[in-house]
Amino acid sequence: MDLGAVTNHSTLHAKPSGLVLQYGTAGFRTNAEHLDHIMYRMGLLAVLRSKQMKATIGVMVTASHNPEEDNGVKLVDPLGEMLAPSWEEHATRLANAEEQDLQRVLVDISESEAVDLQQDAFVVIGRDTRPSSEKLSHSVIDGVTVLGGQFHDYGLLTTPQLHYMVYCRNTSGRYGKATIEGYYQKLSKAFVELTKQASCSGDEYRSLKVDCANGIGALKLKEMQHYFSQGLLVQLFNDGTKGKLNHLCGADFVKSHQKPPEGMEMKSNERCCSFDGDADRIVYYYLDADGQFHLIDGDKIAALISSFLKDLLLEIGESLDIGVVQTAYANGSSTLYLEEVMKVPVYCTKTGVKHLHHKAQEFDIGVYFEANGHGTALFSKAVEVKIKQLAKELEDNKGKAAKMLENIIDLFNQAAGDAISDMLVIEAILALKGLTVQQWDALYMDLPNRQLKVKVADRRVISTTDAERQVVTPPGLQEAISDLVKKYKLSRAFVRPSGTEDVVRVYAEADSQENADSLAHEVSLAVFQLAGGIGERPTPNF
Ligand SMILES: CC(=O)N[C@H]1[C@@H](OP(=O)(O)O)O[C@H](CO)[C@@H](O)[C@@H]1O
Ligand SMILES: [Mg+2]
Repeated sequence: MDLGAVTNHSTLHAKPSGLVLQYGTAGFRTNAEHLDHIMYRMGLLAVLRSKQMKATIGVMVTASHNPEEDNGVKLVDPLGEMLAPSWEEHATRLANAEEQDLQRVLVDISESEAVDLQQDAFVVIGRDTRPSSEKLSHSVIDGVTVLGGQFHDYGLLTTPQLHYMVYCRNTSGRYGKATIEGYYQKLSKAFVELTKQASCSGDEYRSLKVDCANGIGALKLKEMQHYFSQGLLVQLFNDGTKGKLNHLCGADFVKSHQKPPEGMEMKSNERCCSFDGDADRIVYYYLDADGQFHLIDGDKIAALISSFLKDLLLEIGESLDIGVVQTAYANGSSTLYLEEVMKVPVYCTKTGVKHLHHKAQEFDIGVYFEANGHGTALFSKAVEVKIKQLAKELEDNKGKAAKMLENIIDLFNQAAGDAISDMLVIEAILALKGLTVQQWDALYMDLPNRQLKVKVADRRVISTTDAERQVVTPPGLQEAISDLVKKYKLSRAFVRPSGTEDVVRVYAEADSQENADSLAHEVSLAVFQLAGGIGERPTPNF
């Protein structure tokens, strides 16, 4: 490995002076103009990680739901999961090293992680549709090749497709073929099999409107739709031909503004959904007969999926251990419904899919979703083998249920939350159960809630515990929040520093929208006063 070349080459990818970035909840993210050196360095780091793990590592160039001018990068570990936390620290250190220190930092990382430098390295790269992504992905490739790593550039991919490719490559193709056709075929085959079993295949279940956030999801759905068109017709909006990425559309916009995206023609009671900019999140919604908007978020998706899986297991006669994993942002009604009505255990982790994914791996079947629509279901290897066996052995209704489960397992992306895969799972379940979007929505009523952001001088002054539901520092803030919460009914509130934006996030829910709004505003003021707010004091106008 020629470390000298690293420094010579790094001058081509100069670090802007004074810029300090951190590997956050979803890698590095900032304005695309400041990211060239980060991409190069993440190429270098991916090679070290690949050598250490003796496996293929993924690098995805995307900034998901951020504005089009931003970009970002994250590394994908061998089984398609997010990068291990100790390597996130290496990533931050490498990203912020001065050019003359790069070699030393690389040597330090290699030594502390016992990286065998003689080992081969292989890195796969994917990128979203941002104008800056292509050039930035070439900088990643520069980093990979300067350390002698081999690579495959998949070009345009959704984030979960890159996770899938990494997983396939590191499981010798047992999970699926590591090609875009392999992905389309695996998912579509499972979906078409499932929908064939649906007795109600009326038109209502066959068509869906999809807002693609003007992002990569549109390209990939266009390529894929003929593979599954037997079971579902999709009508694409915000497909990137006119609008700007994530601008007034996409899953993040719909979830946070609780209103329909621009550019979508909605008729009452039609099922619609939105992807985010890199197609790893999905939310559903519809307009009722009075034209009122109803959002069906990640929590209700988790409820639909876990109730379907539970029913199938009951039919097959297998008692497997199902767990649902949420974050503090999960609506209180969803947690109550899952625990009290469905009788499934619910666990809360810190924000960020790596935490949810990790927890979900503890169960035979782990369903995890963030309220914003990022999630999937994980099945243990033993369960997968058992269900395949039962699908062959069992007959009649039990056999049918086992085959459904076998196909559902294939339909879920086991590496990461995936808008396309989740969309097909949801569509299959609705068709199989004969549920309309309104019936699905009626599983439970969301508690009114409000999310706000507060700007502070240094958001790191806020530290939390209990899966981010309680503040530890600064002193007095938790007491203030607890006192405010007591003023309202069915209320809950918490604050945490964001891992992707320079803000403190505030969440509140209560018995009415007015009360949720007031509580969120009062908590924002407490944060502003006790955690060093900057700029204007929060106002109650949202
Ligand atoms: C409240 C919220 O939606 N937070 C999002 C957001 O994280 P923050 O750490 O809250 O900025 O971006 C993450 C990455 O996309 C996503 O996993 C998470 O759910
Ligand atoms: Mg995303």
